[in-house]
Parts: sequence; C-alpha cells; structure tokens
Amino acid sequence: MSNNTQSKKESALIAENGPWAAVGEHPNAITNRFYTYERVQEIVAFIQNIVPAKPEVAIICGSGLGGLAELVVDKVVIPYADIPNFPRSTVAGHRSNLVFGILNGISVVCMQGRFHPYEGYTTAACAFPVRVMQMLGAHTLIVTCAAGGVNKSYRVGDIMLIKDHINFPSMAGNNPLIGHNDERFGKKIRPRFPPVGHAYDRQYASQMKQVAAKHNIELREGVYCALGGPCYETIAEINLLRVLGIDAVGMSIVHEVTLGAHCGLRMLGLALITNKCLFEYDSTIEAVHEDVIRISELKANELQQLILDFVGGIKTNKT
Ligand SMILES: O=P(O)(O)O[C@H]1O[C@H](CO)[C@@H](O)[C@H]1O
Ligand SMILES: Nc1nc2[nH]cnc2c(=O)[nH]1
Repeated sequence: MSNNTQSKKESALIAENGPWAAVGEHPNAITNRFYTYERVQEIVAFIQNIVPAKPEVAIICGSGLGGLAELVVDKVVIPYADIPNFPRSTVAGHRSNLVFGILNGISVVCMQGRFHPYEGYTTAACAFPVRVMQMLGAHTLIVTCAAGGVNKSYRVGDIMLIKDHINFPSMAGNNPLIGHNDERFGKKIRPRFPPVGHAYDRQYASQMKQVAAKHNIELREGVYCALGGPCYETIAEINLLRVLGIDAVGMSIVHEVTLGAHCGLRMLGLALITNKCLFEYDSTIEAVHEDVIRISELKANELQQLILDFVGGIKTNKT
C-alpha cells in the first residue's frame, strides 16, 4: 500500500471517529485528528469559492501588527467566524480576518490575528492555518510578532530578524506535529522527522538585511524563544534565557514555523521588541500587554515598510 493510500485511509478513519475517539492520547494528537487533510481541504475549498486567486506569500500578523493587512489592495476579507471549523483570535491586538489581495505587486494572504496556546488551543490548532495557506498556493511564509527583549543591548522598538528559535513547548513534548503524520501535506512527501535547522531561509534573511539597509533601519538579528504564557517571565526565567543565548521571548511563531517546515515553505521571521525584559529585583517596571500593543502600533510603519519592500523583491526575483 502506498504511503498516500495509507494516509487517506487513516485520515478517513480519524474524520469518522472524531476527536472524542482519541481520549487518553496527547492533546495535540487529538487536534491533529480534528484538522485532518480532508478537513483542511474543505476549508481551502470554502475559501477558494470566495477568492479564486492563489496567494503566493502568507503573512501572519503579530500583536498590534495587523495594520500590515490594511496595505493590501484589491482586498477580500474573510472573517474567521465565517470559515467552517476555523478558530477565533481571543486576544486584544489580534483581529480575526483572513485578508487576501495584492501587496506591492504580489498576491498575498494575511492572517490578521493568530492563535496562541495560552488561549486554550493546542499548538496544532494554533498552527493549522499554515497548512491552509500552503494548500491555497503560498510558497513563502512571513511570521511577525511582538516580543520581549532579553538581550540587554536591545531597545524598545528594535526590529529583530529571527535567525533561529528555541521551541520550549516542543522540547517539553508539545510539538504541533505530534500525532498522525499525514504525508499529503506539502508538495513533496513530508517526513515523520522534519529537519528545522534551516527553517528560516538564509537567502530571505540576507534579502531582508539589504532591504533594511536601503531604508536605513537598524535590524537586529537573533534567537527567538517561545514560552507557553500567558504569564510574562519571572526575573529568574529571564536570567536563565539570557544564559541560553536567547535574544527575544514571546508566546508564538515556533509552532507555525514547525508546520511551515513540514510542508516545505520558505520562511522569514521578524520580531518587534515591544518591551525590555526584567533582569533585576529592584526594577519597578513590569511588561503589560497594553504597552506591547501601543509600541507595536507605534513602530508598525517601519516593520510594514520592510515587509512591503521584501515582498516586492520576491516579485522581482521571479521575473
Ligand atoms: O506573538 P504575538 O502574537 O505577536 O504576541 C505577543 O504578545 C502577547 C503578549 O503581550 C503574546 O501573545 C506574545 O506572543
Ligand atoms: N513571553 C513574552 N511575550 C512577550 N510578548 C511581548 N513581550 C513579551 C514578553 O516580555 N514576554
């Protein structure tokens, strides 16, 4: 039996039995059972009925960064609430829309609002839209986020190109790929053990550096780490992260990039440093989400400029 036929059979069984049939399994295994290949296909078909054009680039907008989607022209907006089986964003600073259209000459889909594990979604549910966007036609994924600056030299408002990440939830056994490995996701056969050592595309990273230099925008480059949240970090945790060589901390991105790697997307990540993390016990400042959104919105223009130009470069490379 070919891998494909086996995947189809397993997926049909899973769809038939539903998530309740998986009681006792890892929670992400249950969610993988819910967002089967067929269910993702149904969502894709629903969207294609509304937007026949294929997006080439998928963009996930972080906290307070949804304004990027406003720059899209010839826009078609699909609220998550209208899409069967699509989750909703429940966090301030995240709208709940898929925005399709043209950004600097290239066909894009923007997630105006993402899902985080602390909202009660498993990492697999948080990340499954990546598969939807890939199946719609995207070959590139740009992830953006707000993050706390762990690196002592970082300033509020800095933009960090994500060189690599540390996926703490995954290291603790919470990876969105846990459960059935449906090899039909992605263009090629997708492995049980996908490599993520070069998840962030090196050519894209160097193109982004050139774009930043052109605009005279200082770009940091560093390692992002995701924790489960929703608490911000203790002082001891931040000091631990620093010892580990982490530059910025957040509660997103890593599960999205994991599914992106699994289905063969080229990826670029940008983190906006919205606050400096606490290092000292006599410090009186604490991170607050309202400040995170305020800083994101304040600095959104620069980030948008970088992405706009970068996306234009993808178009140029193609011609
Ligand atoms: O990563 P994004 O979605 O930008 O949001 C970041 O900001 C929120 C905390 O203020 C957390 O959700 C964290 O992950
Ligand atoms: N975990 C975490 N996420 C953030 N998102 C924005 N700032 C922060 C922060 O300081 N810590």
